[in-house]
Amino acid sequence: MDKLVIRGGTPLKGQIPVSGAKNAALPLMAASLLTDQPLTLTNMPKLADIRSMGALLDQHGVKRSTQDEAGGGQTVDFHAVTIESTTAPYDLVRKMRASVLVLGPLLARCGEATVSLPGGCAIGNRPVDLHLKGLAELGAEVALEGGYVKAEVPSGRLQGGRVVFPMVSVGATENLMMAASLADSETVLVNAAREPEITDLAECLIAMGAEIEGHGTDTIHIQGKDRLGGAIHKVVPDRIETGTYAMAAAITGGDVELTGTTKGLLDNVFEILREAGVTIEESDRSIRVKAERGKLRGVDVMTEPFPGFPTDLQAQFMTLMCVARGASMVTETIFENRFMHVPELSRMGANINVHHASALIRGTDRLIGAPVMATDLRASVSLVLAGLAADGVTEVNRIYHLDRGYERLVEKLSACGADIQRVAAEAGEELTV
Ligand SMILES: CC(=O)N[C@H]1[C@@H](OP(=O)(O)OP(=O)(O)OC[C@H]2O[C@@H](n3ccc(=O)[nH]c3=O)[C@H](O)[C@@H]2O)O[C@H](CO)[C@@H](O)[C@@H]1O
Ligand SMILES: C=C(OP(=O)(O)O)C(=O)O
Repeated sequence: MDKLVIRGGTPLKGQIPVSGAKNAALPLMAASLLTDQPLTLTNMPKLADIRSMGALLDQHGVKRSTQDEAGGGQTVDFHAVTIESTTAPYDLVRKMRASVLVLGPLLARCGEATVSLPGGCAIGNRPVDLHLKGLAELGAEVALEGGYVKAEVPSGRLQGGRVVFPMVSVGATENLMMAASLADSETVLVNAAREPEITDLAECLIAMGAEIEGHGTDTIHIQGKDRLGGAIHKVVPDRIETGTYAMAAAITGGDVELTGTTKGLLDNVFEILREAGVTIEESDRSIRVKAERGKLRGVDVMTEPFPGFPTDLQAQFMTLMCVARGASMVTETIFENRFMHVPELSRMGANINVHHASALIRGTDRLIGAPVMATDLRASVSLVLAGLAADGVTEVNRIYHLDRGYERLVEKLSACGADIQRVAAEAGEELTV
């Protein structure tokens, strides 16, 4: 298994291009199942999760062709002329939870779908009950058999309805929005998620001929259509990658310009970073992030659905707080097990106490390099940030998690002066830390 070897202490300086958002690209790919016309997605990130979703769509019968783009991303054409299989098998679904997003589109287009339950994952239990309940409210009959969701529409077509989500779910909002786009009559989603990735999906569906209003607010109205057509759509920039590199610049006392990203995606996060002593200048072209080592201040944060502080930046922010002056409290409200970076950060000299859903961090002057291991995507990148700031050498193991969500991570950080290398397991074994 590959690992990253980081010699910390160098302030990051330079430009980092931000890729298209994984969490927007995955539902957009699932939307290709809604039409027999081609859907072209540009600014697609090159990531393991995108390949996993591609493999799932392949077996549903979606034809794909890919061209590289100048900036490093890719343009992918998806064409689902006929749906060859309405089953999403366990072997493909278990690799990535977002696979469950094929359920709504398959059911809406074919009147039936059999999708493996994704199972729990490192950050929490993550049930899909809200997806299933919402689809049932649109007329689907849903049963669980042998680890699979078996759903069908007895009348042949989903009926519009009013779906009130008891809690905010990004994935359930996306599944329902796609399904409702082909339903008979109007659907209203109440207490819907407001994430920019929802807005991006809604805009793509509208370009495909869907009638949607209210996306970006907590009430979305969808007027179902008999059919949707093709479209060309550019994937929104990755706000989590943007925030991650902003914090990488801050923790190293660097000065980095983030390009290819958009103003306004991270208002809440930037407000908190400014409070912590980070300088952020947003222009129409780019976002510049500067900080001075030793000048960061502790700030409390609680994760919340958008526009609140994103859970996907919680681990990175906690790492930043490890080297801030004073204490800070980080509270995780979205996932029940998203503090797995804590013991690893502690191995690097961080002072963190966890009590239920809150972590109390007392800032220290410096972190010290160590071999570390993480069990999910954002925990892994938080350890990379710690390694960039630490004295000495940090080895980050199990980096396949990073390949799920960070395109060309080593290349992007190295271009800003970071001493970071990806080492194949055998070669790495002789490195001593
Ligand atoms: C591919 C993708 O976009 N992933 C993101 C998406 O995940 P995902 O769409 O899975 O996250 P949700 O917004 O659905 O989950 C939010 C909370 O609701 C719970 N829940 C969700 C659905 C359900 O049917 N029942 C239920 O109880 C979850 O366990 C969790 O506690 O949003 C999360 C919250 O911003 C992010 O961390 C993930 O990076
Ligand atoms: C939790 C994440 O992704 P997923 O929902 O695909 O597991 C993430 O992107 O941080």
